Amino acid sequence: MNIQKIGVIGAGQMGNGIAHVCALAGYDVLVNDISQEALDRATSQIDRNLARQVGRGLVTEADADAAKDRIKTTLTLADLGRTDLVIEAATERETVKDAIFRELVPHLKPETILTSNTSSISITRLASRTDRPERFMGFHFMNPVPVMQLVELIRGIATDEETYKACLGVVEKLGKTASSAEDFPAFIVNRVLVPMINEAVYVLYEGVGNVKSIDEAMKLGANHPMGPLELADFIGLDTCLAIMNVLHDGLADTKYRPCPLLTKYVEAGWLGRKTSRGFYDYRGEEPVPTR
Ligand SMILES: CC(=O)CC(=O)SCCNC(=O)CCNC(=O)[C@H](O)C(C)(C)COP(=O)(O)OP(=O)(O)OC[C@H]1O[C@@H](n2cnc3c(N)ncnc32)[C@H](O)[C@@H]1OP(=O)(O)O
Ligand SMILES: NC(=O)C1=CN([C@@H]2O[C@H](COP(=O)(O)OP(=O)(O)OC[C@H]3O[C@@H](n4cnc5c(N)ncnc54)[C@H](OP(=O)(O)O)[C@@H]3O)[C@@H](O)[C@H]2O)C=CC1
Repeated sequence: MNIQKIGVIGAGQMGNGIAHVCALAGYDVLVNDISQEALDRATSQIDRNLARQVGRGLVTEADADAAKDRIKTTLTLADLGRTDLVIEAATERETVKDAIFRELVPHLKPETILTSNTSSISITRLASRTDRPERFMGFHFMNPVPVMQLVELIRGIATDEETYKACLGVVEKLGKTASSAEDFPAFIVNRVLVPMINEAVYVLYEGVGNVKSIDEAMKLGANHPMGPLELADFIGLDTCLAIMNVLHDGLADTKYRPCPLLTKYVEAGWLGRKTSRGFYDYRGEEPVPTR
C-alpha cells in the first residue's frame, strides 16, 4: 500500500513529535485536536524542535522548512478521511479513543490503515469496535519521539499481514527501528518500565527515599538517563496511572496495584511537566522536588 498522507489525532506531546518525524520523512501530515490552543502549541513545539535539530546540524534549514510546510492542522476530525494512515495519539482513555474511532470511521477511505499510539490499551478491543479490525494496529512511539529509536508494532488478533508490512515500511522510512509485541496489557516497554516507575513512587510513599535521592540513586546506580520520578513527570502522571490501571485490570494481579500517592498527584492535577508540577515543581528556573 502506498502511504503518502498521514493523519495524527491528538496534538499533545506525542502527537506533535509524531507529526514532526513523519513530515521530516516526507509524508504530508494532517493533525487534529479538539482544541485550537493544543494545535497552536503543537505547531510552535515542532518549530522549536526543528530549529534545535537545525542548530545541531542534524537537519538542513531547507528540510526543516519543507517539513513545516507539509504539516497542516484541523479541528474537524472528518478531514482525516483523506489520509492513507491514521495514528491516534489522544489522551490515554479507552472511552476517548472509542469515541474518536466511532466518529472518524464513516469518513475513511476503505483502504486507510487505522492505528493507535496507545501505551497500554488492548489493540484487539479497540479494533473490534471499528469497521476494519484487519487494517488496525498498535503504532507505539516512545517519548521524545524525535529522539527515541524504537516504535513498538502491535498486531491485534485480526490484523492482516499487509497492514503490518505497510506500518513496518513507515517505521523504516522514519529511520526508526520496529519491535513487534503481542497484544497484552502495556505490550513490552511499558509492561517493564511503568511498574518500575510505580515502585519508585511506593519507595517515596513509604519514606525509603525522597524524590531527589530516588532519582539520583537510579541515575548513578543503574545508569538510567533520567530518574524514575523525573521520567514519570516527563511521561505524564495521568498516563502512568492509566497504564497501571490497565495492567491491574487486564492481568488481575495485585503486583500492578497503582501506588495511592501516584493517584493523589493525579487527583491534585499535578500531572508532571505538562502542568508544570508533579514530583518536581517546574515553575521556577530549576525543577524543585515536591517531596
Ligand atoms: C509511556 C510510553 O508509552 C512509552 C515511553 O515513551 S516511555 C519513555 C521512554 N523515554 C525515555 O525513557 C527517555 C529517557 N530520557 C532520555 O533518554 C534522555 O534524558 C533524553 C533523550 C530525553 C534527553 O537527553 P539529555 O542528554 O539529557 O538531554 P539533551 O542533551 O538536552 O538532549 C539529547 C537530545 O534529545 C533532544 N531532546 C531532548 N528533549 C527533547 C524533547 N522533549 N523533544 C524533542 N527532542 C528532545 C535534544 O534536542 C538532543 O538532541 P540532539 O542532540 O539531536 O540535538
Ligand atoms: N507521554 C508519553 O510518554 C507517551 C504517551 N503515549 C500515548 O500517546 C497518547 C497521547 O499521550 P500524550 O501526548 O502524552 O498526552 P497529552 O495529554 O500530552 O496529549 C493528548 C492530546 O489529545 C487531545 N485530545 C483529547 N481528546 C481528544 C479528542 N477527542 N480528539 C482529539 N484530540 C483529543 C488532548 O486535548 P486536551 O488537552 O484539550 O484534552 C491533548 O491535546 C496516549 O495514548 C499515551 O498513552 C505513548 C508513548 C509515550
